[in-house]
Parts: sequence; structure tokens; C-alpha cells
Amino acid sequence: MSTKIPDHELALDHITVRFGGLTALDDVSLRVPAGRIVGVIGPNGAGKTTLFNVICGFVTPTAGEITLDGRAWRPRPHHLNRLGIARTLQGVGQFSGLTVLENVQVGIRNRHSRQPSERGWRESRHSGQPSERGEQGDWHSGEPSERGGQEGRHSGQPSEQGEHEGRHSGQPSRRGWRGGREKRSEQDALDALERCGAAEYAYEHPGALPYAIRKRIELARALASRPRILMLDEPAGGLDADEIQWLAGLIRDTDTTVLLVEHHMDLVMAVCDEILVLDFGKPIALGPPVEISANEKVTEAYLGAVA
Ligand SMILES: Nc1ncnc2c1ncn2[C@@H]1O[C@H](COP(=O)(O)OP(=O)(O)OP(=O)(O)O)[C@@H](O)[C@H]1O
Repeated sequence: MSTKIPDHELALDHITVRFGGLTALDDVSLRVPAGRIVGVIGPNGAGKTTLFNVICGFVTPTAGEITLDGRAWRPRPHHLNRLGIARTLQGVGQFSGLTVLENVQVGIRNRHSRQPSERGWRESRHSGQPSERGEQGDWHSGEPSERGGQEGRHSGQPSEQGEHEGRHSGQPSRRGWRGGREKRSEQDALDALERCGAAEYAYEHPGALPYAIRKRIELARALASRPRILMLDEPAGGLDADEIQWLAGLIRDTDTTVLLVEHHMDLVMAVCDEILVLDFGKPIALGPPVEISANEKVTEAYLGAVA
């Protein structure tokens, strides 16, 4: 068996997406190496969100291939969390009926259920072969506990009851295990909120909070799942200069692979290792920030967009 670690964590090869007569992506290829921060920029309508939607499985490409860890991959939205891929939304798609903490916990539930598969995945990464078994195994064995989840949800506190049951029998009961898991998920959610500067809002409802705080919550939700690939869709939208500076630090400090779609050029140039520029669905430049900012085609595309 080969011990070669794949060169690229995520790769898109010759991706084309057509919506009827409109070509939203036209032969786009991109390598996203593990641990790198890769930006995708371009004027409005260039195809950035479509590219994210392809990686998330919301849009099926008309042509082209996607590989994850060197192996052909067909993305499906409901598998992303288990595969360690998290995405923030352009807006702030939070559940208004849940508290901030509960919203962040939603991002965690599948992580706790993916432990067996995660191990399978990591082992397979080292062997250069993603483990299909691991990927599917947790689907059957590790479903998040709705019951355990709800126990915590109603009270805003993790269930103590489950843990007591486990203690009396001398064996952690299934409910006790769930209660413990719920507690861990609450602590992980609080940690993520703390990291994003939003822990003080944990027990409030997101609908009542300022937009900039909700953006932080959205980030916390994605980070709480401890993704290996973090996809940020316009995370700086609606933030002021100080908040954007804070965001740049946070992105740089993540130890994950990051894919960033963003209009705020200062942020993109400050954090990205490499940038792909799209214009009308076509890739017009790919390279480090210093090259991209000096690229005439890129300047023309942006000038054309504002003309
Ligand atoms: N589901 C769809 N059906 C038809 N056309 C679509 C669909 N999704 C996107 N498009 C079109 O594809 C093109 C690329 O859109 P996309 O949203 O990917 O661009 P973008 O670069 O993300 O733009 P923005 O910066 O404004 O968010 C646009 O012309 C858009 O109208």
C-alpha cells in the first residue's frame, strides 16, 4: 500500500457549470492544499458562490471533476459536516427559535457523531486512500442523539439526569453517554463563541442581535465543528474596519484549510496564500496576492465591473 500523502486536500479540475444558456463557471481548476488559505475573488456574478455551491454539492457541475485527498469525490450537502467541511453563509442563516449557544451546537452535533469515521478518514489520509467505510460507518453507528440534544435544548443546560443514571449502575448508560456528549458539545460551543468574541450572547436569541455579532456567531458555528476545510462566504460583509482586522487575525490563526470568497480586497490580500480570480465564470488569474494585485487582467475586470 502506498504511503504517499496526497499533494492536495481538495482539487477542482475543469469544472463547468451551465444554468440553461448561462455559463456560470467555465473550465475552472483549483488546487487547495491542506493548511492553505485560498481566496476566490471576482466582480459580481463572476461565479464565486456557484463555485462554493459545487464544492458543497448544492450545484452539480455540467463537466469536470472534484477530488478530495486525491480521490474522486461527489460532494453531498448532508455529508459535509461528517467529512469535516464547514461553510459560513453570506447572510446569517441562524435559527431564530434557538439561542446563540444552541445555534452553535447545531454545528457540533455531527462532529461528535463522526468520531469513528474521523479516525477512519485520518488513517486513510496517511495511506493516501480516503476510507469509504469510515465515511459510511458513522452514518449508521454515530447518529447524533436527538433526545440527548433536546434534553439540553429545553433547559439551556445539558441533561444531568442521563449522567446520574450512568453513575448509579456503575456503567455509563446510553443516556449518560449522551448527557456527557451534550455537555461536551455545550463547552465546545462556548469555546468557539469565546474565540469569536460572542460568548456573552450565548443565551440570547440571534434575531435580536446586531448583524456584526451574528456574523461572529456564524463563524463560531463553523469553527465549533472543528472543520479541516473551512469555507467562508463573504465573512466581512457588513463589518467595520476594526472588525475586519479582527477577522483577518482569526482566519490566519485557524489551523484548518480555508477557502475564502470575499469582496473586501484588503482582507483577501492580507490573509490568502493564493487567490483565484474569476470573471464571467472564467478563471483569469491564479497566484499569490502580490501577483494578483499587479495583474492587469484583474484590474481590468474590476474596472469593467464599476464602469
Ligand atoms: N441557480 C441558478 N440559476 C440560474 N442562474 C444562476 C444560478 N445561480 C447563479 N446563477 C447565475 O450565475 C452567475 C454567477 O453567479 P454567482 O452567484 O456564482 O456569482 P458571484 O460571483 O457569487 O456573485 P456575487 O459576488 O454577486 O455574489 C450569475 O449570472 C448568476 O445570476
